[in-house]
Amino acid sequence: MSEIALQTRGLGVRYGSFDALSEVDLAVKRNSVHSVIGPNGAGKTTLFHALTGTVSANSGRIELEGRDITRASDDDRVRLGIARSFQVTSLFPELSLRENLRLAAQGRTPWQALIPWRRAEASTEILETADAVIERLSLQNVATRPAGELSHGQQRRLEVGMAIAARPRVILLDEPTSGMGIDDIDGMKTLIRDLGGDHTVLFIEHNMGIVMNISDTVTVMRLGRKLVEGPPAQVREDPEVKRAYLGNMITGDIA
Ligand SMILES: Nc1ncnc2c1ncn2[C@@H]1O[C@H](COP(=O)(O)OP(=O)(O)OP(=O)(O)O)[C@@H](O)[C@H]1O
Repeated sequence: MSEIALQTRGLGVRYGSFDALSEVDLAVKRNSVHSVIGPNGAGKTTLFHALTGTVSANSGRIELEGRDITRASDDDRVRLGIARSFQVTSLFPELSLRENLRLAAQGRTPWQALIPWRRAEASTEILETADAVIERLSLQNVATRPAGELSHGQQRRLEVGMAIAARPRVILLDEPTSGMGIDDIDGMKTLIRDLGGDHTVLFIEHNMGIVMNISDTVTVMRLGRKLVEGPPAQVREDPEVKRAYLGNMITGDIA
């Protein structure tokens, strides 16, 4: 099996006559943390939309574990294993954190819920998955609390947990730390870094400290094109990258 989980080749997306993405070659290694950075309007969100099937590619290819998914619908891509982090608004606020995760875990195997004689077995497996995710999120102490009563930081971690519970091949996180306070940022940073051990995570992030600290690979975009891709230390020193940020310091420790 190739070590690349998700790959694009020559990917292009147009909005009318505007090229929002051009010739993007991206290679996301299995079980790694891969970040996408770039100034406003660089095409990061459009890239995510193209990967999840929210917008169609006008040129190029997208491959998941070597399989061409360029023309697959967004629903099919979820089934094939691309998970985009849920938004806080898609959590069920009345249900406990554990129940939310149980539903997310069930989403991947709806047939199990429909077959009566498999129900007990399926629910044990699903509960085990939910509990493993709770541990991973370090939210054991609030597992039975309604999702709507969790703190903002806990809800954001639960969003990531909902994606993990579906046991995807690749997890896409769109600015997972935006709007967070410093304590919550630390929790999210630890969670994402830890996920990279056995999950493939692709995330858009503006916080350079996090990007430089927890990424195995960084892709820098500008004006719809990939500028540079490589490990944090290499990217940070790249003259093109420094120019793209127009003198804005790319700060942050490198782990
Ligand atoms: N639906 C659309 N129709 C036309 N142009 C669009 C559309 N969505 C985005 N764009 C344009 O495409 C370009 C890339 O936008 P995109 O949102 O992908 O950038 P981004 O890197 O995610 O930016 P930010 O960091 O500000 O979120 C921008 O110039 C934007 O104005």
